Amino acid sequence: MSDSDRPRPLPSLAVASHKGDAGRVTLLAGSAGDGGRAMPGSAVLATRAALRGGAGLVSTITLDDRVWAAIAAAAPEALPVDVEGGAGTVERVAYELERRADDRARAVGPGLGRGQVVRPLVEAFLHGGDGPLVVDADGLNAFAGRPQDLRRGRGALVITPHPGEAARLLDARVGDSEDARIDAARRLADSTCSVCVLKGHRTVVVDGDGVWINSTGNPGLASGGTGDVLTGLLTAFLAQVGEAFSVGDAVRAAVWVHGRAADLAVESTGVRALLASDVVDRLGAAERELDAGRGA
Ligand SMILES: NC(=O)C1=CN([C@@H]2O[C@H](COP(=O)(O)OP(=O)(O)OC[C@H]3O[C@@H](n4cnc5c(N)ncnc54)[C@H](OP(=O)(O)O)[C@@H]3O)[C@@H](O)[C@H]2O)[C@@H](O)CC1
Ligand SMILES: Nc1ncnc2c1ncn2[C@@H]1O[C@H](COP(=O)(O)OP(=O)(O)O)[C@@H](O)[C@H]1O
Repeated sequence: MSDSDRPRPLPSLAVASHKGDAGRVTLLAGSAGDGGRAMPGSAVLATRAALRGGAGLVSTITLDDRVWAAIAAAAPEALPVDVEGGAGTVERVAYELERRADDRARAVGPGLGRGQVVRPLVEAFLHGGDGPLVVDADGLNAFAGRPQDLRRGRGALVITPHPGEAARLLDARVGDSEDARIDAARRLADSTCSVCVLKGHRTVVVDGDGVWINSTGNPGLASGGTGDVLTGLLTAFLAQVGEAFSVGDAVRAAVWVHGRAADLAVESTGVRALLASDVVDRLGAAERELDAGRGA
């Protein structure tokens, strides 16, 4: 695949679809419930992006009342699932995952902080289901220097490090050149048996099909929260994986749409003023452009 390739569009929904057909997804973001700093914004942005990505039902597990309240206020279409933090958090989260056996995709990581509980929380997601799973941000930091521990027994894994997170995983700086970025993404994809999305200008995606370089996006994306948007969108697209739409297809589509939404947004905001929320608001328009590829 060359870097100018536009990703394959998502399958269209049948006219008689119901919300179950569009896919149920579960996210864990915003706090690890360990008394650390809560980051409600990361959970709100990921949740709103998953909704804009077309997931039929978005459940966001929250381990802090402030995160629950922020989602309830900012994303009334979502289902925030209040789970008590503190001792026993991991078991309670594992129980919530077990109850959601019909999830089509899941994500864990944004805004969880650097506490000790983060790694077992991610492990509950790694081993608690067989649908595609996205691990991002602090979910990756919890495996610093040990990327191989992210391997799953069953179910596809997608990891979405920015270069700082990739460097922590690999315990080695990631160079700025395209070759160095491709090499780092390849090493991470190999050691974790995942599809690796190495973010930044010209995001690199490595999967079994090879290397794909994204052509959309602009420096306005270099601002807080835009990675959380990608995580939510990607999870929603992974819920659409089927016979004619692979995990790699979903990843490339999400990365392309995310960047394209930012390109559309800066037409009115300008690059400097771009906010992650503006990207969420343009996801629909960018998805329509991708859909145009199948004449939808
Ligand atoms: N609204 C919210 O709630 C938000 C919540 N958020 C949550 O905050 C948590 C911390 O996440 P974070 O990404 O801000 O911090 P961190 O992981 O320390 O990474 C920065 C380090 O990496 C390095 N680095 C090198 N290259 C880089 C690159 N291209 N892009 C980025 N970084 C690059 C960089 O090195 P530098 O170049 O600055 O020396 C620096 O040392 C996490 O849970 C996240 O989900 C955020 O999403 C924001 C909005
Ligand atoms: N200069 C750039 N050009 C294109 N895309 C960019 C640029 N800088 C950042 N991005 C994109 O913005 C997002 C930033 O994600 P991340 O670093 O995880 O931010 P955050 O942690 O604040 O959410 C990624 O999707 C990345 O590819």
